[in-house]
Amino acid sequence: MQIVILKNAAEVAAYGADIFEKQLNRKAESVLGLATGSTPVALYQNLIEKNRCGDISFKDAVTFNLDEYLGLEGTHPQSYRFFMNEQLFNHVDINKDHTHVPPGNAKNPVEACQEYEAQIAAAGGIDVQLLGIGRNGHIGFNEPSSGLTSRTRVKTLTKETIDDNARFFSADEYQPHLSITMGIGTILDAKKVVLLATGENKAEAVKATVEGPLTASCPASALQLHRDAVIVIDEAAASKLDNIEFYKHIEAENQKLQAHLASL
Ligand SMILES: N[C@@H]1[C@@H](O)[C@H](O)[C@@H](COP(=O)(O)O)O[C@@H]1O
Repeated sequence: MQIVILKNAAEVAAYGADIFEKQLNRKAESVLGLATGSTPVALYQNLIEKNRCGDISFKDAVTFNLDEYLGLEGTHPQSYRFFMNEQLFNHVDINKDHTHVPPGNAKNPVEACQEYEAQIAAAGGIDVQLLGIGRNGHIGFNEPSSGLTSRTRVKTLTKETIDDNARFFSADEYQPHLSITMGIGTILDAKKVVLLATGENKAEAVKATVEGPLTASCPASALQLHRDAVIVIDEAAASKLDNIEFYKHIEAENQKLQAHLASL
């Protein structure tokens, strides 16, 4: 894992956005794996700005979102489809027909999961997958105990996740307890994975992801198996790590190596 520790959430968003900028400029028809939650919002704002300035284009890009609430239509304001339209798709030059979010309104959710996997495969697999992380270490909606090789499927949310996400729903509004989510195996198949985490309330989950054992109890720890996983965190989210100085040292050396390679 590459561990990048930055000063604050704004730097984390900018660093993450640069990875997507490089990817799109290297391959216009990139297949991007996208995420919801509050953490990626600032990264999406960076991408909107880069698109507005002409630094990047989504014209030929294809996207797949990690997850969706089961039981919500894409027009529901708390659905992840609605979120993606509002936070990114409506503001960039992407073809909406090329954007995919698991169908929360699927009549047959089991078949819909298989179909989603088939669509990812038909697109050639995901080039870069963006991830946030739950306080319990979940990625997508892969809650603790999720199989480390799992594929897209229906998952039941933990009480902790439901409570954490309750802030987005009004008191009298139905909040789903089920989701469709890419599996951990689906995520690990992406060529590159970028996990963003900011704030002290993610410090415990980041510690378990980076320095804990590989375990289904912390689904994000599965990224230890990935050959190109980048964990981009701010000082607050890094605060419980044992080896902060070492990670900073590695990253400084990594930057030097990249500069050298670029000069060749
Ligand atoms: N399914 C999403 C996750 O993909 C996201 O990582 C998590 C953390 O969200 P936030 O970034 O708001 O802390 O929330 C939800 O549960």
